[in-house]
Amino acid sequence: MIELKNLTKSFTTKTSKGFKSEMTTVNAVNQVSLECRPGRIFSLLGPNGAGKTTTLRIIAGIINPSSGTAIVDGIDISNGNHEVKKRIGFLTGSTGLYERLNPDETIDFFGKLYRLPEHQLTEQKEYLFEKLGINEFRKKRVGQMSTGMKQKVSIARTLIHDPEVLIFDEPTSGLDVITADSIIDLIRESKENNKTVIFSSHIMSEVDLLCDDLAIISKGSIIYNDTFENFKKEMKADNLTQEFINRVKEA
Ligand SMILES: Nc1ncnc2c1ncn2[C@@H]1O[C@H](COP(=O)(O)OP(=O)(O)OP(=O)(O)O)[C@@H](O)[C@H]1O
Repeated sequence: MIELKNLTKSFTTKTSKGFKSEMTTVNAVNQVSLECRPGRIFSLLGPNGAGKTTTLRIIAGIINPSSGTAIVDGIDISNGNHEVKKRIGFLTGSTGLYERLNPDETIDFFGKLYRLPEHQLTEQKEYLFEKLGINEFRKKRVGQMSTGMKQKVSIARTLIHDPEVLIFDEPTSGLDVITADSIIDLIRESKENNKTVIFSSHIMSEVDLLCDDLAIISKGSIIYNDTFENFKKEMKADNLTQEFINRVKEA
């Protein structure tokens, strides 16, 4: 379960104007409240720069909110970031892999970091390698792998400790449809295993395949938050992408 209440995150940056510089404050996330429940897939949909990654990074305990609360799997992230990290799997574009290791060595390394017992590590690794089609390149060095192969290994790394809460930041970004499909399949299976899943996207077709609950975020604020079923029922445009565009423009 993930519960966010009035979450706000401001960033202050220095901008140059001619010879002068001034400080500008942006509310990347503004009073965001939402709830993601176990056994359901929550999509956080929004255009570029809307605040999706910032929201997910707060949930994952990577950055602290300026105000508001985030409770993840029963733990207030402001009190126990470390505890939360064991219970979540966070996939982002910058999920790190070591170029010199192969997938086998990579997953063993991260499994040991989580102090997984040997048999549990082997069982979960074999399950993920099979599901994601990693077996055929499990001995190839990460440095010699394609973007899609690396993304698969990053996902295996994210899920090796079988976390209760899965946070995916644009999980299929840059992947071909076949690779994307195996990842979508794995996300669906996590839902069936009663995990709490939140993923960000700006691709409506992906949301259509996975989503149970939907929030649309624009300029840091939530402009829609309901079940995907209700979103489709209330739709005025003749397709989902156009409905998303209209809602963002009208907000
Ligand atoms: N570390 C930072 N310092 C300053 N501004 C930041 C920082 N991180 C994010 N921002 C700003 O916060 C806003 C939201 O960014 P965020 O990355 O959360 O958007 P996003 O919805 O994930 O976008 P995209 O779809 O392009 O990845 C943007 O205006 C961005 O420039």
